[in-house]
Amino acid sequence: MGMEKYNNMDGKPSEYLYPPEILKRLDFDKSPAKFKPKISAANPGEDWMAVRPLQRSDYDKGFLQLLGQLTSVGNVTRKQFEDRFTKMKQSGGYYVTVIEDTRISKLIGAATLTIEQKFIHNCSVRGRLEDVVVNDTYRGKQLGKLIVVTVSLLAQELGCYKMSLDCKDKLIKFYETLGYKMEPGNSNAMNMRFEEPS
Ligand SMILES: CC(=O)SCCNC(=O)CCNC(=O)[C@H](O)C(C)(C)COP(=O)(O)OP(=O)(O)OC[C@H]1O[C@@H](n2cnc3c(N)ncnc32)[C@H](O)[C@@H]1OP(=O)(O)O
Repeated sequence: MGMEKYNNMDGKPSEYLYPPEILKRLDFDKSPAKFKPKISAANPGEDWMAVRPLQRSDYDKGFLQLLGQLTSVGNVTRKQFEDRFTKMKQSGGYYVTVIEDTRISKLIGAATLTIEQKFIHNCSVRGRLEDVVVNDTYRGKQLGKLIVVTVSLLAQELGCYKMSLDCKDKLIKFYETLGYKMEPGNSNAMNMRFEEPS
């Protein structure tokens, strides 16, 4: 995997969370999502847009501020960010994927696929879709669809037998257009809360 480190514009190497080449292989014709105009992770429709794995240097590209539009993030330092990045990479199974506006070096969309190792279904793997967000000034331009379809196809590519998500009622339609289904009798999300998230 010699592609793990690329050079940024400033010449510094920036490390990817997972190999970026996988994203180029994804076949968007496999998704029921309708894109008008047609776009994909390899060709996001604008030459200033890039769909790629999270990089260690993304602390400086507004990644945490973007997540702040989804939920509370807290005051995460660069060291905390990098330590978490290292742990995610070492443990494997974390596919944090982002869209960058390369004109301004800012992240404008993100979604995470996590992979659970299973004994069931012949030692299969299951995917979970987490932390989907598009910067509010870029919404309504298919980027939500683009990032969700990207990580969903990635789950399929990595051999997951299914991909699951939790969402608010108002987003059910959005996810249905991308191939997710409420399964009658089997679509309840339950939580046990131990503490208020900070
Ligand atoms: C698993 C999870 O992480 S759930 C958490 C989801 N994230 C959030 O709620 C954070 C705040 N919201 C957002 O970041 C964005 O609104 C997103 C990610 C939900 C959608 O991003 P967008 O870039 O606006 O989506 P996109 O332009 O691809 O919209 C696709 C379609 O879904 C519809 N849609 C998008 N957001 C919503 C919404 N909140 N409610 C209802 N419909 C919606 C759009 O109208 C569009 O329909 P169309 O194709 O018929 O025109």
